[in-house]
Amino acid sequence: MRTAHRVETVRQAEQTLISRLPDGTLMHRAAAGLATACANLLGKVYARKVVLLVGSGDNGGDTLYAGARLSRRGAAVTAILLTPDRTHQQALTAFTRAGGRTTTPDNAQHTLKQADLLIDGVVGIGGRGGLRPPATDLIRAAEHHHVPIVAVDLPSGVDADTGEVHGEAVHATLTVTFGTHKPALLIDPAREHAGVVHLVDIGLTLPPPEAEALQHPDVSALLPHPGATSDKYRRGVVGIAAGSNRYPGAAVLAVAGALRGGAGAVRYTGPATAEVLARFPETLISDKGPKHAGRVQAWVVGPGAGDEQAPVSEVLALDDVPVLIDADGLRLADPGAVRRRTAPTLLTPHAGEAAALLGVTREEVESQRLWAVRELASRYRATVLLKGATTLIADAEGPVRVNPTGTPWLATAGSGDVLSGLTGSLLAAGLPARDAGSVGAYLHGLAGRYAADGAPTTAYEVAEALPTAWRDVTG
Ligand SMILES: NC(=O)C1=CN([C@@H]2O[C@H](COP(=O)(O)OP(=O)(O)OC[C@H]3O[C@@H](n4cnc5c(N)ncnc54)[C@H](O)[C@@H]3O)[C@@H](O)[C@H]2O)[C@@H](O)CC1
Ligand SMILES: [K+]
Repeated sequence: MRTAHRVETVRQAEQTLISRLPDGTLMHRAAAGLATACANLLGKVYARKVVLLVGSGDNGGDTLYAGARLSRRGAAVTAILLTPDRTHQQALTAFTRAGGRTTTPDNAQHTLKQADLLIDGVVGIGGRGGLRPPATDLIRAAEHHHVPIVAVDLPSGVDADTGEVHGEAVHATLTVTFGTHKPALLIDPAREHAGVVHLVDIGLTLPPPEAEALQHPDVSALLPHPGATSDKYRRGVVGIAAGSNRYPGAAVLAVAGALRGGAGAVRYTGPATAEVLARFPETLISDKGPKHAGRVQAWVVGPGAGDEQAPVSEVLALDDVPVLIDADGLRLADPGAVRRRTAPTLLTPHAGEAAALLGVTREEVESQRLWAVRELASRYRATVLLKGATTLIADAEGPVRVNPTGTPWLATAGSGDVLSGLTGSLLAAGLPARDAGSVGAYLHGLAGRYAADGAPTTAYEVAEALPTAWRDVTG
C-alpha cells in the first residue's frame, strides 16, 4: 500500500522525531536520499553539470545539502539562489565548502541551458499557490531545453494536500519525497507533474493516511477466493438492471464485466435479454424487474438505462442489498432515497456526471477531484468512485483510495459499463463498497493496459482481459 499524509500530519510527525535526534539529522537523511536518487538518474556523477533552484525554506536546504554531496563526488554544481538573503545558511555554507558555486536568477540562463540536471528546491510542503517569478521563467527555460528535473519532496507549485494546481507548477521527471507521500503525489492534476515518485524513509512514525493506493498484494488479499464448499449462491449473485431499447450494448458490457468479477452467477433484468443471452447464455434472466427477480446479493443499476426510472427506484428501495448506481442511474436516482438506504450504496460517476450531481462545471470537478469525491460522498451518504486518469474512491470519512493502474486507453465507449458490472460482482461476493470500488478500478485499469497494449482497444476486449489482470494480481 502506498500512503499519503497531509502537511499538518507530516509536520507533527517530524516534530516528534526531531526532538529526539541531533540537530539537522532529518534534513541530512533527506539530502542523502535525494543525492543518491539524482546520482542514479545521472548514471555517472563526475563532471556532470547540476543546477539547483533554491528557495527560501528547508526545501532549499535539502537541495543545497544534496548539491554538496554531488559536488564532493565530482559534479559541477551551481545553485541559483532565488532569495539570497533568505537562503538556509548552514546548508549554503556546507554547499560552498564542498566546492559548489552560487549565482543569481539574472545570470542563470546560460548555466541552465547546459545543465544535465535541475534540482527543484523552490518549495516543498511550505509552498502556497503556483510558481512565482523568477522561478517561473527559470523552470520554463529548463523545460524548453529539455533538462531533466528532479523535484524535492514535491513539484513546486502544486498543492500538497489536495492535488490541486493553482497557477504554474514544475513538471518533474522524478520526485524524491520524504517520510511519506503527500496527497498531491497520488491525485491529479498534481500527480501528473510528479513524474516517477521515489520515497525516502526518514524514520517518521505516522497515523492513518489521508490517501492510499492499493498495490498488487493488497488487491490480492481483498479478492474473493472460492472455497471447496462454495456454491454459486454462496459466491454471490449479482443483479444487473441495465440497458434500454436504445442502448442494449450497455447491458451486454455490464454482464461481461460482472461474469469476470468473482460472483457465482449473474442475473439480468431489462429490455436487452435477447442481446445478453446471445452473448452470454450462462446469464440468469428475469423479466419481472429487480424487486421480483429472485435472490441477489448486490444490484448494478443505470448503465444504458436511458430514461427508465422504475428499475432505479425499485433497486434503491431494496434496503438489505448493496447497490451500485452508474451512468443514467445517477441522474435518475432520488438523492433522498440514496441517503436513507441502510445497505451500502456505491455511486460511480465520471467527471461530467459528478459535475451534474454537484451543480458545478466539469472543469471544477477535474481541478478539485479530492473535494468533489468527498463532497459527493458526504451529500449522498454513500461511497463514491470518481472515474478519471486516477480514479478516486471515497467515503465521507477515512482515507480516500487512489487507483494507480488507469490508462488513457480506458476512455472508450462502454468501458464504464464493464467497470460497473465487475464492481457489482465484487460487491455481491461480499466486499465492502470501498474495497469493491478500489479492487474493481484496479483490475479494470490493469485489464485496460493488457487489452490496449499501446493501441486503441474496445470495452469488450477490456472485459475479456479481466481474467489476465486477476491472475497477474494473484500470481
Ligand atoms: N521539517 C523537517 O523536519 C523536514 C523538512 N524537510 C524539508 O523541508 C520542507 C519544508 O520546509 P519549509 O517549512 O521551510 O517550507 P518550504 O521550504 O517548502 O517553503 C517555505 C518557504 O517558501 C516560501 N514560499 C511559499 N510559497 C511560495 C511560492 N509559491 N513561491 C516561492 N516561495 C514560496 C515561503 O515564504 C517560505 O519562506 C519539506 O518540503 C522538505 O523538503 C526535510 O528536510 C525533512 C525534514
Ligand atoms: K520542490
